[in-house]
Amino acid sequence: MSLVPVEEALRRLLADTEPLSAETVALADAFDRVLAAPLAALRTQPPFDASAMDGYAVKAADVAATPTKLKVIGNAPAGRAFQGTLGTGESVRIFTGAPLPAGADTIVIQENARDLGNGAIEVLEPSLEGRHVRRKGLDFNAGDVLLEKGRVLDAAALSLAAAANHPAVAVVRRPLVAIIATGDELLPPGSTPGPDQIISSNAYGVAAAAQAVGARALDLGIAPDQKDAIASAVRQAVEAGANVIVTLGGASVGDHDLVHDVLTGEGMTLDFWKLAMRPGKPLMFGRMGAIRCIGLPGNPVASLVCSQLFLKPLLARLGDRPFSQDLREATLMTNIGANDRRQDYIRARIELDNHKLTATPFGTQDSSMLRTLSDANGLIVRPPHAPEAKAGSTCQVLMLR
Ligand SMILES: Nc1nc2c(c(=O)[nH]1)N[C@H]1C(S)=C(S)[C@@H](COP(=O)(O)OP(=O)(O)OC[C@H]3O[C@@H](n4cnc5c(N)ncnc54)[C@H](O)[C@@H]3O)O[C@H]1N2
Ligand code: MOO
Repeated sequence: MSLVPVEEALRRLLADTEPLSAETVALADAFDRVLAAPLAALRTQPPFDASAMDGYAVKAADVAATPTKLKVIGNAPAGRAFQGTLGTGESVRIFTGAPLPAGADTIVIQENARDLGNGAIEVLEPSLEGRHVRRKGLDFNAGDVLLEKGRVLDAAALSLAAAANHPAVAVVRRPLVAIIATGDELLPPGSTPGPDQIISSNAYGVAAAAQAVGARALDLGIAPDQKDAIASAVRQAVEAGANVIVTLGGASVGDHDLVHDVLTGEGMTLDFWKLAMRPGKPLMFGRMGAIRCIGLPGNPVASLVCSQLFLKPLLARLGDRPFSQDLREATLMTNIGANDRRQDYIRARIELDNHKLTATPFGTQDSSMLRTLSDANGLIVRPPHAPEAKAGSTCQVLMLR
């Protein structure tokens, strides 16, 4: 049986995938969302020439030679401009952020002035024209594009959008992933399992992988190995508006591996099934209209490695979020035998040694072993039919954290 190469599988999975439509969300809910359109300033900032310091607004010509005495004719706190116009020999007490009064052209900081009482000050140091004045539009002008489409809204972007007077922003909808675990042997964490049962773990890691690229995860629980039960969960996913349906387990060739039949029965057109990779060989992908269906293998490590390689890029594309695998070169620390036809993803500990990375694979790589996946911070990538690799040779690693 021919197995689909990993790169081809990813290409087919991403084919014709456009970002989801936009929705408007309040700025307070917009953290880590992706901007759906360029964001232009609705106003100019600062909207007036403003003082950058606490002190006195003066005419530079009046303070060219110091010390000198000036009259204080008014007050200008932030938010309340002085309404008059400064004449020669006059100043206005001013605070950071207040509009520069008409007639003034510089600020003397209060450290360089002495309050003489009775509405007079002595200026101790000269101040050149424009000193400590923030010009109107210093930050941005109305109409300037401040944030590009596709920008992931972080702290600075959110404050900037607010400063530009946007109470809400248009962002790309977050993809919804419905996750359906399958298997008679599974019980949720916290249960008291019978002798033949295990705890269902995959959904938690898969949901986390989805959330890591900005998607929403809907855990539809555990369906027993019965077509009706799986079909009913799939229908629930469709009704919930899932963009992606992920099934866990039941993807292989066993008598209880029903996922393929159920999904096709519910209208999925199969695109590919069974990849040249380890772990993750039974991965299945198809489309049910606009909904993408990914049948992840049941083995826990396979489900998470496939989430990293396929689910994350798909969700990132749907959410218009930048995503790339963190691939690096490292020095292999042990010998590895020649590879077969499946691209291998070997759990390894990647360490920095004298500015270079080293990769030490874990001895046992069974795809049921979550602990080694959790202990690993990278995967050594071995292409199909790679020859034996000796300790000291260079290998490619996919960093996980
Ligand atoms: N004759 C063959 N047998 C198998 C093949 C094959 O090619 N020929 N492929 C093997 C590979 S590779 C994998 S991976 C597994 C995956 O098979 P399924 O996707 O059908 O998964 P299940 O049989 O349902 O479960 C496998 C294993 O994983 C456990 N499991 C399932 N779901 C969960 C979950 N949500 N949380 C935790 N653990 C889960 C399940 O109990 C089994 O132990 O098939 C091989 N067999
Ligand atoms: O995906 Mo299976 O776990 O390749 O062994």
